[in-house]
Amino acid sequence: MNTTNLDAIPRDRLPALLQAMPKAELHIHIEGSLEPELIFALAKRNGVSLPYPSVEALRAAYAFTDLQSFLDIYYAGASVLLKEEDFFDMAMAYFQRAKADNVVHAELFFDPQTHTDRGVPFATVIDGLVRACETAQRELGISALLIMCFLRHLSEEAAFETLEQALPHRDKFVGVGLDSGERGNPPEKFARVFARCRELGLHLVAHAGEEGPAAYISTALDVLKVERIDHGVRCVEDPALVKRLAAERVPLTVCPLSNVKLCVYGTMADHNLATLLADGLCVTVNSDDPAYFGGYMNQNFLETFAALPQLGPREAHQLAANSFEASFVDEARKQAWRAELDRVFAAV
Ligand code: HPA
Ligand SMILES: [Zn+2]
Repeated sequence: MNTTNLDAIPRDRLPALLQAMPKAELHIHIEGSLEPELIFALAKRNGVSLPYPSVEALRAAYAFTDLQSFLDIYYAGASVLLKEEDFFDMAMAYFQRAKADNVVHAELFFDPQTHTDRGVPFATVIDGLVRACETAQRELGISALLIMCFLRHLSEEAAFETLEQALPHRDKFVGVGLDSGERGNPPEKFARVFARCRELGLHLVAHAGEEGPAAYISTALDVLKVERIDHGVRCVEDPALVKRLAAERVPLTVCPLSNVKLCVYGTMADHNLATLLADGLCVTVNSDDPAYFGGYMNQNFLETFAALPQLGPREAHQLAANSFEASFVDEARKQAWRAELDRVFAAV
């Protein structure tokens, strides 16, 4: 579209535009979409006992002080997932919410070790998720890809074992990522397993620079050779790195509500998303663990734009376009989404 028109769009149209614009979500841990109501329903269905007496008591425990305080509850919540149907139901609930937010494409992280370490077979996890992805495409028109994450607080040997279990299912996921506690678990701890995944032709991403230092972003790029950085907001501590990220258009999958909930920033007004975008980085907006952090995609967009006055219609368009640019799909599909994005903006 003629992007000069973007500045003519009145600011009061912004909330409606943010909601209506098509967008891709590239940083969503599917286990982080488990709402307390579904946790309790699955606990009942599977005869799992929970350390919380009610949905309200569980929700009240969602007062996090840092990443680890969240991860402790997140892994406890995932303990209700036992059967293929559970993984299917969890992912379908996410896709329904994503549809309401005009998400046209989602790349879902899943944490197999969280489940296989409890005795749930790898096939149970991935087959439930794949069936949900196929159903989302067929019934909701949302395309979806799966990215398998290694838990970085565990060993590289454990990651290799997980990769071994995943190989018979190689065609069911498009990439690998690195998540869980970042501090003290630098990307280079997983150099060999990422090199192997690269040989296998998998896409590579990693969480870096959420709680960990900017140096972890550099080693994720240089040692692991990742294509996208998940979070990455602490890049600002290294100005040369910021220049590099902009020059190479390395996507950052930023999660604003997550960052505030996990105290990476005191308030949304302190967030650096607008600055990074103005510096020319390929910033995207994502929900991370929406059931735990106070909102899905549109809530992230709405709260971020409400708190940061530098963000207007031009930036909304750029963020949606960036999400398509950063996705792991072919150019033709990106082109079609961009055309739809332009149609929505032209109709304002
Ligand atoms: O935000 C996160 N950071 C790291 N690991 C995670 N696992 C789920 N969510 C997260
Ligand atoms: Zn994450």
